[in-house]
Amino acid sequence: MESNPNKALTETRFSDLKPPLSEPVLEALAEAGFEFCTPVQVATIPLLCSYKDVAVDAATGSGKTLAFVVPLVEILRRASSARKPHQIMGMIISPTRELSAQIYHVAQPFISTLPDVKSMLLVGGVEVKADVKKIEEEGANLLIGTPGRLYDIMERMDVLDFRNLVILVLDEADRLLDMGFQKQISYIISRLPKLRRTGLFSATQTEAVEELSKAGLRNPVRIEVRAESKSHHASASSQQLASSKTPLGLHLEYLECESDKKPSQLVDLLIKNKSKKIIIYFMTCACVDYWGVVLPRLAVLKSLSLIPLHGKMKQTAREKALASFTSLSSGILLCTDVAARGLDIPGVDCIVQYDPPQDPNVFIHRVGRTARLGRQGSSIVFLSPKEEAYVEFLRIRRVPLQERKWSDDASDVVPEIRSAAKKDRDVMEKGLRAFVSYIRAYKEHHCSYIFR
Ligand SMILES: Nc1ncnc2c1ncn2[C@@H]1O[C@H](COP(=O)(O)OP(=O)(O)OP(=O)(O)O)[C@@H](O)[C@H]1O
Repeated sequence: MESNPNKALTETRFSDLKPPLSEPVLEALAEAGFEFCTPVQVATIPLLCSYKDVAVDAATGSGKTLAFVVPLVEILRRASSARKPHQIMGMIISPTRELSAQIYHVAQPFISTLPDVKSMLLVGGVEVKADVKKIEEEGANLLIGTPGRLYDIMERMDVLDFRNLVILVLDEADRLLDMGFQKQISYIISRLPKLRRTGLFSATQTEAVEELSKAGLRNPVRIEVRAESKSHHASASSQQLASSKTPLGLHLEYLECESDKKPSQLVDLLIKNKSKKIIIYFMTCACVDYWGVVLPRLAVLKSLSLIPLHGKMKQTAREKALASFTSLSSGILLCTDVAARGLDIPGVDCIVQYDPPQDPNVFIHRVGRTARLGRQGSSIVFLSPKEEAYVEFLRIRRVPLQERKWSDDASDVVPEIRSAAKKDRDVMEKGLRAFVSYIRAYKEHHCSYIFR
């Protein structure tokens, strides 16, 4: 039998799984080019399909989405009787609009194998009344969305019947909680039947997730799949704890850098990586706006595509930004943590963290936008000398950071950055706003950036 060359995959085919997957699902998998399972899929799909609750902790880019979409579709297929238009059979909750939309699209080919199941994407940024009208007119059996909008819809629409719901999936569970959605999640769970399957997925576990898993899951099987150091064979009981919190193909670096030197080091890095596809994370929306104006003004970066994305942009602009960046083979996304989680953007080579995140879990999710499913990628975080403890902190959490050499060429671009930033009032104001929002963020988090 021919074995697969991709180290991120196991030797187990989807068609080998027990209990067996249905023909239409196997066909949809084959059509999409998925033949071998990833370790998290081998571990999770049979359990959910055998009606076990699961709490899954697996590295970024390890294929968690299919690990819940496939069993969800199988469970819906087996759930009895003709569906009524407003009978909700399943729900998938994720923290951001972009991630919910991505899950919705990944799920479509599988859901369409269930002719009588209507799925609906429910996220903020569009009029809630429009969603209500659409559900009233078209009906819905599977809801995929963000907690705020799902909560809103559940409160407004008595017509929705949750009594027959068979499966609930909580994706990026820790983020759902630390974005302050606890109330909405509790409300949603309280409206669902207790006799259901629940899957809780994340690349990072926290105490709050533990609490949620106690409240929302029944005797869950815990699945922890980490990047392995030697063998890529994952056994069927692949609940192994292996070496790294981050994917194997990911090279992690930090650059020690005073704040006033960060702009020139950033520009130097971009000049030297012009053909790459890069995501740069900033701490605030205002900073993204500022750099979104300044960087394109630099003659040295003229040929590059630079795309800003943050949560204060209009929803349509957010969607457009993500779609443009996705379609590029090289270019730069300037963003906040709105794009830190779950997004599966093809071909990202490098992650730059201009500002380190407060929360070490966010670090893992940000760098996880590259080196997905066995591919290579690199990442760099700028740290001030005062933030040295950050490195040790991450090492303890099995995230090995290497020091990167300082670039002396960077000083050449300083005058150009200065003049680009001083060119007109608009840019100066954006810069000022960015500065003020930095200070505010610092105060709000009482921070030094160093993890508490
Ligand atoms: N069995 C498979 N064979 C080939 N490719 C796969 C398989 N499973 C998933 N993939 C691909 O791997 C990529 C990563 O999958 P996915 O987005 O589900 O990762 P994830 O574990 O949810 O990551 P994150 O923690 O960042 O959300 C996707 O592009 C997906 O299409």
